[in-house]
Formats: sequence, structure tokens, C-alpha cells
Amino acid sequence: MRIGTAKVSREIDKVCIEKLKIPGIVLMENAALKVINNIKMSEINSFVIVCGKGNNGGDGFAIARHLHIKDKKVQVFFIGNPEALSGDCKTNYIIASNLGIKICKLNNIEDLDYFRSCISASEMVIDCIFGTGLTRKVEGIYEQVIGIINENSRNTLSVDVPSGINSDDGEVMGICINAHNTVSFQLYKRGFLKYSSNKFIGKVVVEDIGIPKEVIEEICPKEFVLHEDFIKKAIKPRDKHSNKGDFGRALIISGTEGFTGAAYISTETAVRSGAGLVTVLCPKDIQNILSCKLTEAMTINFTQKEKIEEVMCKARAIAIGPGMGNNLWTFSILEQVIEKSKCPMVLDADAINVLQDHKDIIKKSSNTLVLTPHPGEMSRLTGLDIDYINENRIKVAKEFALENNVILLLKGYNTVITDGKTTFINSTGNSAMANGGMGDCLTGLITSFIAQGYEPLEATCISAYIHGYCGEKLSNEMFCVNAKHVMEYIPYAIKEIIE
Ligand SMILES: NC(=O)C1=CN([C@@H]2O[C@H](COP(=O)(O)OP(=O)(O)OC[C@H]3O[C@@H](n4cnc5c(N)ncnc54)[C@H](OP(=O)(O)O)[C@@H]3O)[C@@H](O)[C@H]2O)[C@@H](O)CC1
Ligand SMILES: [K+]
Repeated sequence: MRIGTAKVSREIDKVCIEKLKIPGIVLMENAALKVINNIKMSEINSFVIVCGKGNNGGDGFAIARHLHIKDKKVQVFFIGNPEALSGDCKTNYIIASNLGIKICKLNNIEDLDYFRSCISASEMVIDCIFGTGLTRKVEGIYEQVIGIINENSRNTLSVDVPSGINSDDGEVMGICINAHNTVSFQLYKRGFLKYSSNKFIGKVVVEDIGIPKEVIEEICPKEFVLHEDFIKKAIKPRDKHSNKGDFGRALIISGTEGFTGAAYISTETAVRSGAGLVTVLCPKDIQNILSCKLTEAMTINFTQKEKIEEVMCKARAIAIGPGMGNNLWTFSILEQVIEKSKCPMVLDADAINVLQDHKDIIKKSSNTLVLTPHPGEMSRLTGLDIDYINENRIKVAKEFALENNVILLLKGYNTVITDGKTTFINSTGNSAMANGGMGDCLTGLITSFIAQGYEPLEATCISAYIHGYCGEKLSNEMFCVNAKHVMEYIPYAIKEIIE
């Protein structure tokens, strides 16, 4: 799903209508029909549709017409002056009136009691008050109408956006509809990504309304919400004639005394997600512990110089950082590995922390580097305030990736994955997964997919999606989900997704 702002929606509209000469009313009709497709007609028979004076209201009058044609009980409420209507909204208002659909005006406090009783008696309220054209605080009659809908509706469907939310940044402009479902057109609105938007947007479906692909490509920034279909298409079936060499070798550099778990989780995850051969490189004093815990993966330690060279040379992906410690030793290993290795690398945890004053080493690296900071690590890395990072996640991630020539995965609510030019948002996962070891698991997963031959950006997207998918699925049955559970579920989850 493409992500976009109100400005992008307006530009799309303009190109379609003015350049391609697709009449706006055609797009509005498509939009209305897509909303109709998202209503369970066999279950819902009575509707209240609340329309504003703009094109969002126009969508509402067109939806009313289609419901009327389907013999549904439809009552339309309109906020504003019908004389002042113009364009496509006016056309659909006139058609609805000509069909005999009851359109009640909502202009005064006296109109509200009847409105309230109709809302209570209806099975679904369709919110077409404001769409992407909201420009200022919602006040007066609009504020009262939204309040009444929120208090009395048992099933609210918002058209394009819940009325009252700023579709660009997710700010509530005074008051906002609490939608159970939102049917949004063409673009997943950027404002929906904000954490607090969750309680207003409900379940979101993004529908195509007949905008030509060329227009989208020309106008929209390359920003997408990851969807299962994308992941399904991206994961290639494993050829039955392939052998372990075809699925790549992964090297995981991880762990110190007291932090064997990080090395274990990242390595075991790489094994369980399909890498052909996995080796963990760790300090000598924890090698035996790891050898006992790991069955399929190999272990080597930092004293085995020749072996390290050989493994590094054959590796198709290297992970570095989990459980290593934020110190000079980690920095010197990172520096050497970046210099000597020829394959993509995933930098996590302490491999990110040690970069604080040494970003030059990532900038000048000729390998593709994937960095996976959480907001705290991102703050140390950039010197930016955590609140600022959380408020501007896409912007901060894109700028850092572009400036330092890396792929960045910024953890947190709605994970951002970007190389600075193309950006993906992953919304799988939930707070049941908020515990130690999850990041190590993700690092192992990304490294494994790169080792299996996926492009690093694609591997990072696939991994983030699967990681969150596992957590969500497991949390249906579990109060909290640990990295070990995710790790164990990964091979089953991949199969579920691709089939
Ligand atoms: N190609 C597409 O993308 C398609 C888009 N379509 C649909 O069009 C929608 C965008 O339509 P839109 O631009 O007419 O604006 P909309 O959201 O209806 O706003 C209504 C008017 O309200 C006003 N107003 C603003 N703030 C206010 C406030 N606080 N309190 C009171 N009034 C306020 C402001 O007018 P003003 O008062 O400023 O003159 C504004 O004009 C979009 O979301 C989608 O549903 C579809 O039809 C298919 C094709
Ligand atoms: K709306």
C-alpha cells in the first residue's frame, strides 16, 4: 500500500482531472462503489450517512444512492447549505434528492435530538463529514455532530479518513470520529501511522479508485506499508534440487560473558529461518556454552585468525553487535570486519552504539550495511532527541540512510525500513513482544535472508514482517511472547505466509 499526504491526493486528483480528463465524478463513483463493496450487505440494513459540504460529502451522497438502489433504509444528514454546494458533491446531492432519499439538514442545536435518535436506531453510520480537505479546528455544529456519533453509534464506517483527523500528521483537530472501519482511497494516509491514530481509524482498508498506475508513479513518493501480499510475492519457494550451499553462509559475530543469550538467539534464528550454514564468532570463554546450546550452527572464537578469515570470505551475510558490549574492543572488531568483509552486514545493538562518534566508518564502507536501531540507539547515533525521533520517524530514518549510505530499520511502533529512496513501514508485531532478545532474533532473521540471496532491503522488509507476524500470532494464545517462541515459530510462519 502506498503512503501519501493530502497534498499528494490533491495532485493525483489534478493530474487525473485536468491532464487526463478523467471527470472527478467518475473517481467519486468508483470511490462510492468501493465503500459499498466493504459493507456486509447481508447483515446491515439501516444506515445513517452524515455528509459535509466537500467531496467527502459527495462520496456520501453517492453511497446513499447505491444503498437506496439496494433497498436499504438510508437516512442522510447534511451539515451546511445546499445552495452553496458545488461540483461533484452538488451533482450527487441532486441525484440523491431526485431519488427521494431523505436528506435532513443539520444546522442548529434543535436538529440534534432527532439526529441522535436516528443514529441510535441505525445499524451503521457512514462518516462523510471531512476527508483530506480538513484545514482547521472542528468546532460548533461539526463538533457536536461528531460527539453524538461517537457516543451513540455502534458501528461507524469512515470514508477516506475519520472526520477530524489531520490526514498528514495524525493530529486530532479538536475532535475526531472513532471509526470501527475506515475505507481509504488509493493511499494509506501518512497520519494513520501515528501511534495515537490507532484509536480513531479502526480497521483500515485502502481501495483503488481507478487512478492510472503512471499517475501514481509520477506523483507519489516511494513510501509503502508492508502487506502480506508483498511478502508472499517476495519469498521465493525453495527449489527441491537446491543444497545447503545455495541457501548461503551466515556469520554472526556476537556475545560476551553474561551475554551468551544474544549470540544464541541471533544464531539460532538464522538457522531456523533457512540459511544454509551458520557460524557464530564469539569470545573463547563463552564458546563452549554456545557449542552446547547450538546444535546445527558452528562456533569459532576470536583467537582462530585463519578460520575467521576463511569463514568471513565464504559468508554471504554477516551480523555483528548483539551482546558484544559498548566498548573499544567492539569498535575495533567492527572496524576490521567492515574493512575486510565483502558481503552485506547487519549492525545491531553495540555495533550501533560504538558508532556514536565514528559514523565515518559506515559512510566509507563499500559493503551494504543494514543498521537496526531502536529509538534510544538512534538518538545516541544521531544526537537527536528521542521525542523528536518518535515524532518524525520517517523523516529521520530517510535522512540518516541517505546521508550515511545505509539501509536503516528504525524499531518501535510502525517500524521504518528505508535506504533513503524507498521506504517501507511494517506494522506487524505488538507489545506482547516487548522484552529482551527480540532484537537479536530480528538480526538473525535479516542476516539469514540476506545469506539466502535476497537483496538487503527486501530481506530487511521480509524479516521485519515475519518477526512481527510471529509475535502477533503467538500473542493470540500467550500473554507475552519471548524471542525463543518467535524463533521456534518462524519456519511455520514462513510456510503459512507463502501458502
Ligand atoms: N482523487 C481523489 O483523491 C478523490 C477524492 N475524493 C474525496 O474527496 C475528499 C476531499 O475532498 P475536499 O477536498 O472537497 O475536502 P473535504 O475533506 O470534503 O472537506 C470539506 C470542506 O470542509 C471545509 N472545512 C475544512 N475544515 C473545516 C472545519 N474544521 N470546519 C468546517 N469546515 C471545514 C473546507 O471548506 P472551506 O470551509 O474551507 O471552504 C473543505 O472544502 C477526499 O477525502 C475523498 O473522500 C473522492 O471523491 C474520490 C476522488
Ligand atoms: K470522513
